[in-house]
Amino acid sequence: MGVSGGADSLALAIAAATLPDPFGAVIVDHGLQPGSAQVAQRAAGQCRELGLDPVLVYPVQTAGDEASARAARYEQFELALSRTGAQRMLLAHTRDDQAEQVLLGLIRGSGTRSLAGIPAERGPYRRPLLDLSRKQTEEICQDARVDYWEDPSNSDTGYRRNLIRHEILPFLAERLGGHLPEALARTASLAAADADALDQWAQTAKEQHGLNLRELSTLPVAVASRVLRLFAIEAGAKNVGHERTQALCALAGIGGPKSKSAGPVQLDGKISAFRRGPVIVFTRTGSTTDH
Ligand SMILES: Nc1ncnc2c1ncn2[C@@H]1O[C@H](COP(=O)(O)OP(=O)(O)OP(=O)(O)O)[C@@H](O)[C@H]1O
Repeated sequence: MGVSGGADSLALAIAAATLPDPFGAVIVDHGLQPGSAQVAQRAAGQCRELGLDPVLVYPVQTAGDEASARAARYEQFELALSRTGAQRMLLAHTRDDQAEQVLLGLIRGSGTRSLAGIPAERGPYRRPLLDLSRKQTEEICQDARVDYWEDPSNSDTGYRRNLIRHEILPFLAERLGGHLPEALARTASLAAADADALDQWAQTAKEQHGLNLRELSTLPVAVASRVLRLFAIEAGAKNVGHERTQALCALAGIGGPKSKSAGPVQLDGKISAFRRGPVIVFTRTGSTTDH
């Protein structure tokens, strides 16, 4: 499991230590704050005391921002999986993390996949604490007399997530009452079910219809646009977000009239899309992939 030394991951370590299966821990030291090596060693000591084995501490060098720290962390998780031969990596995201993720998605104007938030299962990652609140994880640590670390960057409201965590969610909860994290987490699980169904439908439609525009135009826009995106990614395109998917839809005449121009729509990864008669064609510099 991934342990940061915070209440959430130590609560998960406490729970895992009671299970018959052996669990190991990996602690990534991002080196972002002075004293981070001591924080990592302290968490490692706590994991060993709980009986986790092996306990690995991986120091990494990052560019200093949240995104590169995250990328480095997941790289180390992959390394730990391959070195130990473990099949799964448990992470201790809570319902509060989920609520923040959904609100961040709403602020960006995201669709269902993004509103689905943090997945409980994806690849080797499992997140068994998504139904617990952060406060409950703190109580588990207190009951077990395990001191947890409070990340000082977590109270820096300069980060968008922390602004949501420390100001916006408490403000909304106080003004609107109700159970806001629970409500947002429910939105995530409803959106996840819808997004899974649409992705499945798009996969089937891709196999059935290919890139035939006449057939694609008979599908709901939510499905046809996913089919285009799947083909673009298959052709090697990267970062096919909302704006690029919209451009592909205009090229294909999905959800509106066909664009006057037959292309190219340029995509990251040196991929261009063209409309050629009844189909869309993706080309990479120097080669052509017709579908
Ligand atoms: N430095 C770390 N070393 C090992 N595991 C970590 C570390 N930081 C976070 N984790 C794992 O990830 C979980 C979520 O941590 P946190 O909420 O800080 O990450 P996040 O940035 O919100 O999520 P994401 O995984 O999407 O980056 C923790 O409960 C823990 O299991």
